[in-house]
Amino acid sequence: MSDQSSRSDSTTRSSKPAVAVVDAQSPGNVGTIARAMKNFGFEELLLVDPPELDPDGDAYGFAGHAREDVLPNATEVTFDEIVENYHTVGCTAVTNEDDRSHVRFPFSTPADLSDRLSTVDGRTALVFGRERVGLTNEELARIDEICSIPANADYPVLNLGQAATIVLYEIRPLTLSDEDIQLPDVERVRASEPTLDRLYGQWESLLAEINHPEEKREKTMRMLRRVHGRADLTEREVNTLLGLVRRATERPDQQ
Ligand SMILES: C[S@@+](CC[C@H](N)C(=O)[O-])C[C@H]1O[C@@H](n2cnc3c(N)ncnc32)[C@H](O)[C@@H]1O
Repeated sequence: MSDQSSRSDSTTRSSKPAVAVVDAQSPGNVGTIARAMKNFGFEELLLVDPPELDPDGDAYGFAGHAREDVLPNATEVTFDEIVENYHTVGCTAVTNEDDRSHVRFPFSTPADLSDRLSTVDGRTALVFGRERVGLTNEELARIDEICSIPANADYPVLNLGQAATIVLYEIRPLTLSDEDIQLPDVERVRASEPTLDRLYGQWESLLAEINHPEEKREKTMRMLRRVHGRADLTEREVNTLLGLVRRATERPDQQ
């Protein structure tokens, strides 16, 4: 781990938001956050008063592949350096007891953050607090904006590592493109209309074959279309259903 003053030019680092963790007590939480950062494309980890990060301990144990880069490249900084050098987003639970003039107001949800942060000029840091007491009111008062994960009002306080994972997941559009994520293109495998029409035709044949009452057929067909429409079936699924309905339509002596 390096300290910020030893970096020759910290301003040339990635424009992706940095993640700052203030005075974490549990090395495992630091490792969990490093891992989530790698999962969602974040690189710059800033640690204020970090715990001992033993290469054989929980931080590296929990970090997964982030043990190769995010965690060893983490920078030790002071809280002052963060507020001086970054647009800061303080992540904190908001409780019913906080009145609206409290330092936790106004706040945005992680889902709202990514659009707005994309327009911020300069570097941004998401700031997470201590396991036991979070960020102090004095620290929150020095932070530019607040982000809170909506959760059960009876118990809105998440574990530090889990809170960071949720925030980073929600704002991943800032760090990952669709190409980076590389999920299969769902559009391409969705069943085509002609295939679905063949299935509907086969359902009509089955209704006739089982002598489903004429006056009910139109309504039954509409219901089947709705069910299939909501199911968002793939080409392969429709073809399998088509085969089954066709077999059911054929009389035993034709099979
Ligand atoms: C275990 S919590 C701290 C609990 C502390 N009693 C408090 O109320 O802040 C550790 C850190 O996780 C993050 N966190 C926990 N719940 C959160 C929530 N609902 N929204 C945003 N961040 C949260 C905050 O950064 C918090 O400082």
